[in-house]
Formats: sequence, C-alpha cells, structure tokens
Amino acid sequence: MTPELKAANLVLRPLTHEDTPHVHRLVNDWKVVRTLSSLPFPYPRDLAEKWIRSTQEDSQAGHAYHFAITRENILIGAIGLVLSEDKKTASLGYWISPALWGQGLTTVAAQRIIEWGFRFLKLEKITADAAIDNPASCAVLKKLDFQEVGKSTRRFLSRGQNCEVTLFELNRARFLELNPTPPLPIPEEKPKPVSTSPEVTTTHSLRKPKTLLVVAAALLNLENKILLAQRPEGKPLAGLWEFPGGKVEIHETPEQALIREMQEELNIDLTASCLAPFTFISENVGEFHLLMPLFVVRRWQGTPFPKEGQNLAWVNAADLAKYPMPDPDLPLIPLFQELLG
Ligand SMILES: Nc1nc2c([nH]c(=O)n2[C@@H]2O[C@H](COP(=O)(O)OP(=O)(O)OP(=O)(O)O)[C@@H](O)[C@H]2O)c(=O)[nH]1
Repeated sequence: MTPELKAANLVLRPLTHEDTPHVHRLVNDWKVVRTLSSLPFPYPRDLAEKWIRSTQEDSQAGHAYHFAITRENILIGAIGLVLSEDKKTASLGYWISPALWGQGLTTVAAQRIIEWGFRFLKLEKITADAAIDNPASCAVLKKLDFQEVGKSTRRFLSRGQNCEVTLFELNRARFLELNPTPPLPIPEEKPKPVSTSPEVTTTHSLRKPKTLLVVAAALLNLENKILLAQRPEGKPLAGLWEFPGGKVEIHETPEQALIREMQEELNIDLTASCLAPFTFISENVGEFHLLMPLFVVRRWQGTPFPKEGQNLAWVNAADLAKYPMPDPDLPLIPLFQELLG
C-alpha cells in the first residue's frame, strides 16, 4: 500500500477520487502534458479519474506506487515508482504545477520517494527518462545523482510524434554510499539552539541527538498473529503500520508506559500480563535517536479496540513486509519470522 511520506514542507500521500478535478486541471496544460509521453492533449477528465483508480489498484497489487504531492493540503503534482516484474527495479515519473517550477519542490519530493524505494522497497535500481527538450527534468535527475546512461526515442502521444529521450539510472549501492544515514523523520519539536554543554560540538552534524525512549508491544493472539496499528492522520509518519506503543514519560518505567499506552490506545489491560522483553530498536533517525524496547505479550484483559480511530490488523509474521512500516522497524520483521515460523 502507498504510505504517506513527509518531505520538508511537502506531504506525499496516496491519490484519492477527490483529487480528480485538481489532477485534471493541472495536467490538462500543454506545459505539463508535453513532458509526459503517454497522455493525450487535451487531457479529458475521465482519464484523470481512470488514472487515479489505476494508481489505487496498482498500489494494492504492489505493481506501482503513485503519490499526490501536496503542500498545505493542496495537490501540486504527482510522483510515482512503477516496479518491474521482479520488483528489483522501478521507473520514476513525476509532474508538478508549472506555477511552482524552479523552486526545487520536485527534487525534494523525488529525493524522498527514491529514499523510500531503496530503503523500504529494497529496490536495486531506479530508472528515469526525460525528453531532451525538457532540460529542467534532466537537471532534477542529475541533482538527485542519477547518471545518464544513453538515449532512446519514445512516442509522445501529446505531441503526436516520436521524441528523443535521455535515459538515467541510479543504483542502490551508489545511493546508499551518497546517503549513508536513514531518512529524516519529521521533527516534532523545533530545533533547539546549540547549547554549550560538553556533549555538544559546534557543528550540527556532530551534535549528539536526543534519545527518544519509546516502548511498544507485539501482541500475539492464539493464532500467533501480531497486532499492528496504523499511525493515524495528523501524526508524523501517518499511514505507516507499527507496533502499538508510545513515548515513555519521564516519571515512568517502560513497563508502566506500555500498560498506560495499551489502555489509552487499545482499551486493554496489561497489568497482570507477562511482558516478555523481545528485542529493541536503537537507531539514529535524524533529529533524535530512537530507543524502543519491544515486548511480546500473549495475554491481556479486554479486546483491542482502536480508541484513537487507528486501523488495526492481525498479521502473520510472513505477511509483515506487506505493511509499510517506519524504517527502524524493518529489521524486526525477520526476527518475528524466526520466532513464529
Ligand atoms: N509505537 C511505535 N513507535 C514507533 C515504532 N517504530 C518507530 O519508528 N516508532 C517511532 O517512535 C515514535 C513514537 O512516538 P508516538 O508519537 O507514537 O508516541 P505517542 O503515542 O506517545 O504519541 P503522542 O506524542 O502523540 O502522545 C514515533 O516517532 C514513531 O515513528 C513502532 O513500531 N511503534
């Protein structure tokens, strides 16, 4: 499923039926449509509708992930990855409202999608192409470290003719070499001014990030299915699936925090439960260092109920990878597969 991703002041989210008039208005513009090979001009509204439907089907089937690019809740463009059959390669495509060209917004959105493609989808290579008379798009790809690998010709429906295109590629090893740190989460707090405490050095990159202590539970039911909760709208990383839990307050032990969070989020009582420490996440996620003890819990009182309106899913260990999760959770998947078979 297509998750919601944040990138600077942009939110990249799945397209919905309500986006149809905006997609139609923005794409049905010669300046946009001439850069896209597979669309006619004029671009009829029912094609916008069909395309949005197809993005939803493709996302469910895991064939392609298309995102609306939004700023302050307004759709300003779209970006997507279409996967090869073996799911090792994807081709990147995008368009953005011409009124916003030249502001670097496409680069910001594309950088986030590429990051997600390499780190979450574990792609080996991302390809892209741009008509040779579209230098702005070529410049975006070069800024993103794509390498030019050749030329080809492609039929452009909008122009009714074949056009020469430049082919680009970025492979996973190069991306990881150039971007060794995990993607930045969206900081919830404003950056604090650099203090003079001894653990702080003068440069931002060397500053010791604050440790964020979060506790979470893998609730296992009688069929050995694990409960995942989807982060609700309005929270950072909304749309991603995670182990229910939350931040440990200053006056709490992790176990006390877990009992409180399970009551607040799921209306279940863990006071008499066995909280079995299973593993932990210790990962630098940009503005802070996430430390997350994860407990396995098999018995509790009550029935999990999504008190915060979050979606819940009982998931077999073998299916965990089908649920987009925050990057730090990904190494946990094989551990559960080993534990639960
Ligand atoms: N609960 C939980 N949080 C996780 C997981 N993986 C992961 O990276 N996190 C991160 O840990 C942090 C948890 O913060 P939160 O915002 O959910 O905490 P909370 O429930 O206390 O929220 P609140 O501050 O809105 O009350 C988030 O940055 C979240 O992205 C996970 O599997 N479960």
